[in-house]
Amino acid sequence: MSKQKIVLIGNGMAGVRCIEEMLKIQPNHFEITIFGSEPHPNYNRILLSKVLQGDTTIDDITLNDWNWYEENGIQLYTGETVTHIDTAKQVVYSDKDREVRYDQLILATGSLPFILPIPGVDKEGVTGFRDIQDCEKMMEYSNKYKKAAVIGGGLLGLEAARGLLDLGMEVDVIHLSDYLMDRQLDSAASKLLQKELEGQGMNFLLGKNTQEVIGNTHVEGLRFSDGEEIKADLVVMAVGIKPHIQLAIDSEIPVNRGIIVNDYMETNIPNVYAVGECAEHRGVVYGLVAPLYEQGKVLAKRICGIEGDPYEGTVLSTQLKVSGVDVFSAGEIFESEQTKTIKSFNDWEGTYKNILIQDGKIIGAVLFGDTKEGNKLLSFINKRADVTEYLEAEKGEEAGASLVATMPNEEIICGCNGVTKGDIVQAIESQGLTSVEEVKGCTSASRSCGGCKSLVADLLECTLGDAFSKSNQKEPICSCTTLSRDDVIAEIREKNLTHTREVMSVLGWTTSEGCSKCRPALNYYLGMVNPLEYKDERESRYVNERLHANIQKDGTFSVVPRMYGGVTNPDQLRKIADVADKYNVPLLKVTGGQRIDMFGVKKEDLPKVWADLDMPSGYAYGKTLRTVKTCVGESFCRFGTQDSMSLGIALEKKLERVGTPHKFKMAVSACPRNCAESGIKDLGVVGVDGAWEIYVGGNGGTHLRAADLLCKVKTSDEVIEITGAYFQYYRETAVYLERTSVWVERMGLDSIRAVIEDKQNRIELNQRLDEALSVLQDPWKEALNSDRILKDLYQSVKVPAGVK
Ligand SMILES: Cc1cc2nc3c(=O)[nH]c(=O)nc-3n(C[C@H](O)[C@H](O)[C@H](O)COP(=O)(O)OP(=O)(O)OC[C@H]3O[C@@H](n4cnc5c(N)ncnc54)[C@H](O)[C@@H]3O)c2cc1C
Ligand SMILES: NC(=O)c1ccc[n+]([C@@H]2O[C@H](COP(=O)([O-])OP(=O)(O)OC[C@H]3O[C@@H](n4cnc5c(N)ncnc54)[C@H](O)[C@@H]3O)[C@@H](O)[C@H]2O)c1
Ligand code: SF4
Ligand code: FES
Repeated sequence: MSKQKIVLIGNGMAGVRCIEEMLKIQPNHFEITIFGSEPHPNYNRILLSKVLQGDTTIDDITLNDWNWYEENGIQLYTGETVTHIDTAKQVVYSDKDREVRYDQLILATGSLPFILPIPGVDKEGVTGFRDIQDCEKMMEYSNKYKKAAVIGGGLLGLEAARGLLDLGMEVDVIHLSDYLMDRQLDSAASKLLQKELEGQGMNFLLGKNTQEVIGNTHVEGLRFSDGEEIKADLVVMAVGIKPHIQLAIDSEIPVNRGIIVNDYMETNIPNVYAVGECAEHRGVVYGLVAPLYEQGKVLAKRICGIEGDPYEGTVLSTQLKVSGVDVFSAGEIFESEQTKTIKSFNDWEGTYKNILIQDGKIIGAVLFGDTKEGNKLLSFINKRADVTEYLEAEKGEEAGASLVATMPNEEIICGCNGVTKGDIVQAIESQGLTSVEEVKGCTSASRSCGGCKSLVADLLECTLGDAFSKSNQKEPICSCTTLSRDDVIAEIREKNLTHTREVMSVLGWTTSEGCSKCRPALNYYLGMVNPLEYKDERESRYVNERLHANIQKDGTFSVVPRMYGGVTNPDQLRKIADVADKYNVPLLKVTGGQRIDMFGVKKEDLPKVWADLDMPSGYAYGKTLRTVKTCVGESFCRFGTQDSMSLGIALEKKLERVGTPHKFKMAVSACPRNCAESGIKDLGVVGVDGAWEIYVGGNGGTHLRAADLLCKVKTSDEVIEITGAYFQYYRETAVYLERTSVWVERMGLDSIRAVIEDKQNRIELNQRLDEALSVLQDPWKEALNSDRILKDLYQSVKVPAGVK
């Protein structure tokens, strides 16, 4: 029997999910062609917010890579747009003059960002936030410009604003209403959200109507209807979306706001269907993936000729993806004369809950600050549960039962993918799954926004009991492989692999070159496993590490020489001052790690600056020990009983240069007043009466974490020995790019302590560390001594005679 010809227009989340569902039902039944205007394979659009916020990379958000299309015999045309459909002849035509005949046609053309129809929107520097190109544009602008304005304080606008702040821009959010996320939150939650985001650095202009984008060819600012103006170098429009339906209109497929479909996603043209944001079902056009995936499932069954339930619409729930802010909303959110509420507000903890009830049934909910209950409430809303059922469930939790344990099997765990507790438990039990990644592979739970990952982990724990270990979760190191960090390291050791390319080829990477996530990680793992023989692959490193200086937004570099323990002397200061004068360094800044940062150095001047300074590199750019901050201690301070500076200097001299999974910061304070801030460092030492306390896993950055007490010892030698062992244990067991604050939580402080407490372990860890340290030299000196490095990286810089 000849295969049915399926054409999908739109290589996005909804359409491709529908194809996946079809392939699950009838794997060898179709000849599939997919057209996508974007030049990429299908990717997770939702995670663009996380890319902008620096939590993931574009390489890592691919949902189905090129191989997937090939393996499933799908003909994919990317960067190609369908321009016309002849529904009588059943043929589609593309902008590359291609004609493809279909038996069944799926339209999944998604949406376009809504661009306000005001003067000046065509100026350079105005963008929507919809695809990879928009995301890259914003990242590029953040390198050149300072001020961003985001129009629209909805989900998209706030996620974009958070990303732009993370990229170092100043951000104004302009919103039409007086309340942020006015479509998803009540006024109380909205005000709490505003306060929280203001604390993160966002500036809000509420109740503002933008009238014009001002500037010449490039945007310079915005003018509002009240006459006020603000400055902006980048304007992001996030005021909603409009279904992408021009193709349907041109091809005479009936539309209203979207392409009109019935409960089986059929248009009224034979063999033509629509799913996703371009479709209008019972008068509703959806803009979140959960309903689109439900639609895809219904349509897949229809095309496969299987009797299935109709699509009857979806109760929407949303969650904002901004770190440090938990907001959830579902169903009806506005109170009326017919509604009653269960409301609670905890000012101290910053939590708010408002559950809306009508005729004794739960119809909507808004949560702020603590959203753990979100999915449970969504299930109650979906089935219009009686409020007494909710109150009973709450009592169970108060009695100590875990949230997932008390959930009924039909409760949704993953809202995006419609996966219930029962589905996941069944998959865990029948297929022996032990990790969140495996559950994701089998059930799709956590495959979209990732907001349900912790619930999936809880469910694994509750189903497997002691057999489940949170610290043993296997995540592939990137989308080029299914192997986890542990698998890869075990294979490197067992097969004696020595190059990144060799690892990729022997371990069956799906890409021959790897990606920006796995290349630096493999380079680190190979060096860690075999420090004496491995030759560091410079090209696998991030740009700052390749050039041994931090690139700045204007393309110049910053140079930070080492100042052990934050201690300096007139000779060093004189040299820095002379170099700053000679190379016109525009800014000298004392860093938080107690040394001096020279900003604005041109790339070609870097080697000359290093030569003139003749000081070791401070590795301010590296995944390695950065600084050991010290307090003045017993030398001068009247409270100090120990020599914090000498200990800090000794630690810095011992550990400098060797690579770690992520940057590593230390501090030594000579008394509990803690002037060197030892409590927020990767490893911090605090002097107490006749002893030193060692704290670990602290972090003073975005995710603030107080360090935990690892142990208390008597002498500085013991501190050095324990620190060496701890440092090496982190090197050997952490995932590349995992800060110690995350590592400590993943491994568990007790298990780390058990390793470090063992004397033999400490000796062996320090021996392996010493081995790794033995082959390292100062990278600035190394560059100055190599004509090839100077030529390749710094464009044949002439270094003054006599400095090599
Ligand atoms: C930054 C961001 C964050 C988001 N976060 C969330 C979230 O947390 N949770 C959530 O549920 N939703 C979120 N969304 C919304 C979610 O991404 C969309 O609902 C979903 O991607 C829509 O899927 P779709 O397949 O209908 O459309 P799309 O994913 O837009 O795919 C449509 C594709 O069709 C292509 N196309 C259009 N016309 C043609 C043509 N004529 N020929 C060929 N190709 C064509 C387009 O180029 C596009 O690639 C977010 C969206 C964005 C932009
Ligand atoms: N976390 C998530 O679930 C998430 C994240 C990002 C995007 N999305 C989806 O992407 C789509 C687009 O998101 P969105 O936030 O643009 O849409 P939206 O419709 O949810 O919000 C747009 C906001 O812009 C405001 N607005 C309208 N006109 C304005 C004007 N002239 N000036 C200032 N503000 C104005 C509206 O009041 C509204 O709150 C939606 O479907 C959304 O659900 C979801
Ligand atoms: S931490 Fe204690 S010893 Fe060190 S400077 Fe502060 S007060 Fe003095
Ligand atoms: S809730 Fe979004 S992936 Fe599960």
